[in-house]
Amino acid sequence: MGGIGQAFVQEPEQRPKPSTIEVDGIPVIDMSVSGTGGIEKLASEIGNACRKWGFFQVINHGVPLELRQRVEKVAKAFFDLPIEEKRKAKRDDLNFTGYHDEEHTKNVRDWKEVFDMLIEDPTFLPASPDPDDEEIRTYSNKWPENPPEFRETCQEYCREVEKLAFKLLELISLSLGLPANRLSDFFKHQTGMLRLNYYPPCPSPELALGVGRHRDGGALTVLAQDDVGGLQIRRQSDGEWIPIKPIPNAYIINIADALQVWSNDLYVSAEHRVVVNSEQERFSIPFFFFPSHYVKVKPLEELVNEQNPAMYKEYSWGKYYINRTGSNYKKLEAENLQIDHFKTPESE
Ligand SMILES: O=C(O)CCC(=O)C(=O)O
Ligand SMILES: [Fe+2]
Repeated sequence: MGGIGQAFVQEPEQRPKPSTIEVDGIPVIDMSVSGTGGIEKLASEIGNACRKWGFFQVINHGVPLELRQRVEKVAKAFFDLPIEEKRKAKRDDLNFTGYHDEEHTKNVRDWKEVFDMLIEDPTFLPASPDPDDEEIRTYSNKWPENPPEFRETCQEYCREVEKLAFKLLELISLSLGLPANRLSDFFKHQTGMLRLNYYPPCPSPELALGVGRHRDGGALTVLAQDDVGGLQIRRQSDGEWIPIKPIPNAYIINIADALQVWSNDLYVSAEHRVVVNSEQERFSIPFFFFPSHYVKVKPLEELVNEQNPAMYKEYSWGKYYINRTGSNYKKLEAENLQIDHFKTPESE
């Protein structure tokens, strides 16, 4: 199979096609605000992007460039280590943080290695997906010994990107016509994580994917990608896969499932995937912003009325997350839990 294992081979309809389309990409939004009405204008640009694409890029976002460069450097230094060294910080059955090189998306293995860390240490999550099980488990980060500055750099970076995530959450609330802090309380004990993604060159990029098509399960993702490119999103209008052009120092922001539900389908959690190439390695760093485990996710009351009935039934974020985490990393017979499973009859 062209030098890659069978586990990595995508079904023919999922394989990437050489792209010839030249398209206008997702909106690029300048977050520096000036003058009266600046915030409203910014919120409205964000709202439009969330409705049309569920994706946008931001510039002048406030995360120091020097810090981003430092985190990129420790990520590269870590993934350059020998595999035995990386596996010392490996994910295990009790703790899903750390290094992992066997992730599956939709049951096909992804051509990548990852390192996951929790933003809050410790993080509290349900012990099991069983709705009757009230036990809460405490998770802590696993850190590699090398490079020595790994832990401190990643922690510092998490704090800065978290500020940006809260700022975006406020702008998104405003864009929905709600008070800026409407969504903030859902994140008092946020359960999110920072992931370092490493996509090695792939001998058969036409057969495999770095990450198979998926939607992000949390609320919001703040992604740093390097200059190689490979991320593609599925356009709402025609289902075409659109490449997201790397813009130096920008962040890619995407609406994830909980925001689609809170907005009662006004905003979209768009499907995306990553294609790989045979020449260059690629790095990306998503910050996944997730609510507190006890948050019950459902369409916001202010957005529901007789003309706009609730499109989703309520679900517990913690139970949903644990259900998906338990299934995400293994090859399964069935598709893992998706928000579509909570659609109401009114939404049909
Ligand atoms: O590497 C990327 O550009 C995106 C990765 C991604 O979609 C994810 O980790 O959820
Ligand atoms: Fe993603």
